[in-house]
Amino acid sequence: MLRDYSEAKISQLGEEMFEDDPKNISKVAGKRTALLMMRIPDVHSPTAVPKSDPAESSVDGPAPSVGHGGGHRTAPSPSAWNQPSHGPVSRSGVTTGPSSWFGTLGRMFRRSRVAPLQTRPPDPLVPTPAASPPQGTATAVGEPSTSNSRCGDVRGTKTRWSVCPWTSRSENIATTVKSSKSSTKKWYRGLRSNRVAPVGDHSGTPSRGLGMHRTTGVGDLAAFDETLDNTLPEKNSSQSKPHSKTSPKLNDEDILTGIPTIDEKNLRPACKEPGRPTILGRGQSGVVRLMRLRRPERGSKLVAVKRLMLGTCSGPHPAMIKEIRALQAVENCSIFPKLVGVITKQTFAQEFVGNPKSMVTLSIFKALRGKPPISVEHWVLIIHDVITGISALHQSGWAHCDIQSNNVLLWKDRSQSDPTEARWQGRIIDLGNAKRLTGPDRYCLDLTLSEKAAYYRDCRHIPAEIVEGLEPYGVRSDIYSLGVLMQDIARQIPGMFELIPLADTCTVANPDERPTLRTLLKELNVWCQDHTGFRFSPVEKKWNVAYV
Ligand SMILES: Nc1ncnc2c1ncn2[C@@H]1O[C@H](COP(=O)(O)OP(=O)(O)OP(=O)(O)O)[C@@H](O)[C@H]1O
Repeated sequence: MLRDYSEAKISQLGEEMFEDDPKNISKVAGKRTALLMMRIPDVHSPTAVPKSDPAESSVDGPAPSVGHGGGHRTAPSPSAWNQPSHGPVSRSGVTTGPSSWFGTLGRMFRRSRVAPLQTRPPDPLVPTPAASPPQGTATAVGEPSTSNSRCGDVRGTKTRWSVCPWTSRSENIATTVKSSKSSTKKWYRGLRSNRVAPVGDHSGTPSRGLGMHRTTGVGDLAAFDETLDNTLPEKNSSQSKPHSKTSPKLNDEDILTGIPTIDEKNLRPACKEPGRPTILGRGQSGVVRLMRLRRPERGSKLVAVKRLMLGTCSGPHPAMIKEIRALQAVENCSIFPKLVGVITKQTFAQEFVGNPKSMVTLSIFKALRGKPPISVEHWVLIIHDVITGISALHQSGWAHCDIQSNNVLLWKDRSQSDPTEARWQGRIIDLGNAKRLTGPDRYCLDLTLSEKAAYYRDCRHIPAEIVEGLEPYGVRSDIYSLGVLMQDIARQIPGMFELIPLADTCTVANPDERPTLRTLLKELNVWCQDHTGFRFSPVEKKWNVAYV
């Protein structure tokens, strides 16, 4: 229970700030989840394609985003997207079209930073460049071949900047491309790039990433999907996720039994402004859009529609079926968004977690970076929610396998008469990597050395025993991930520093020494009483949360 009114005021203030801040859109952080998909002998997904990374895919303008330490790149600022594009530029930086004085300066600047080519041994993570240029890729004037350009990021007809991954991470090379379809984007770029894709609020800005923003009008879902598909880069076999190599033959009727369906005629994109559909986020497996579902006699409601981009499939996509099954397994647990229904073979709708007025979602990742201010008590309750949700998932026979700050969304129930009564609540999303605790999902990863290195670098939430292939994903790896999440919160929220030791118990190297979720919840309760003066029990009653 909120102890004083000022706390509630602060919370309310935070809510208002959250609503007003156009930057508070759904993020998607990226490289880490991609790694989860690597070399996993999953039995699903016939073909796969990684998500397009808008942060690197179509940045028009003179300023490249420079990769540092693992290629963690920052999405360009909206002003950069609006920069006029320059003429085609060859690999060596020679402008072959109309140039400008700052283009020349830019080249000088870039040249000064470019490391000599092949000064390093090739990164084993990086596939050898294709012997022939990608289909449709034009050679820049003055260039012998684009296959030598080594950094072909071929989308659109404008000059693209991309980081050359197998020379220097800070080495940026301009390439000229003339095909809008072919792509030499490698799967590893998804691993190294920042997944943050603040598309929703930039839907009106020109040429960026998937081009969702260029969608004009509000058509039906099929037309919308078609538009999306046309703006996506073509699938590249080298981008396939390892787990997609085998695909079971599934009977459509069997797998869809018990799954509600939605007639796409009842769906309309939810737009903040006319003609600008809202994109909630993008992940490794697909795009999530905000749509309005018309319900006969009950008005409409907002739903988050996830469309998988994992290649074509004759029937419902196995990856979608699996995610839906995991969602169904926890349909009685309020910590997970409810499944609303299946729309197409690769598209399904789930409950929207966010602010229905501003159409904005807030993840822990975002909340830890400033706004809105959330009190210690509410943070403890959010952690409580996450523990409760994971516990419910485990009891249903599933492990989440990707618990991290991007996959916990925060929301407030604004429907209550007294807004000060509302509290921030945590909702766990993205069951796309969930695995059953028994059966064929119980296998150990088999990673190469460089893949392991990438895991250690980019997937802090994955414990070493999983990376080393000593244990399969399961209850204890989820507890480790939860510990990392708690560490992140405790380190960044003033007043929660003393929670770090408890979080640390979850991340000990020996999985057997990690606490159970029940123990963790009790310890959290004790900590909460010591540091904030309240226990869960009254809160539990007030907000109807329960021990597990
Ligand atoms: N139910 C929801 N309500 C609101 N936003 C959502 C919802 N589900 C997903 N999102 C937004 O869409 C983004 C991508 O969703 P999700 O993580 O499920 O995709 P993914 O392709 O499985 O991602 P990943 O690469 O992590 O596997 C999320 O980070 C979140 O911002």
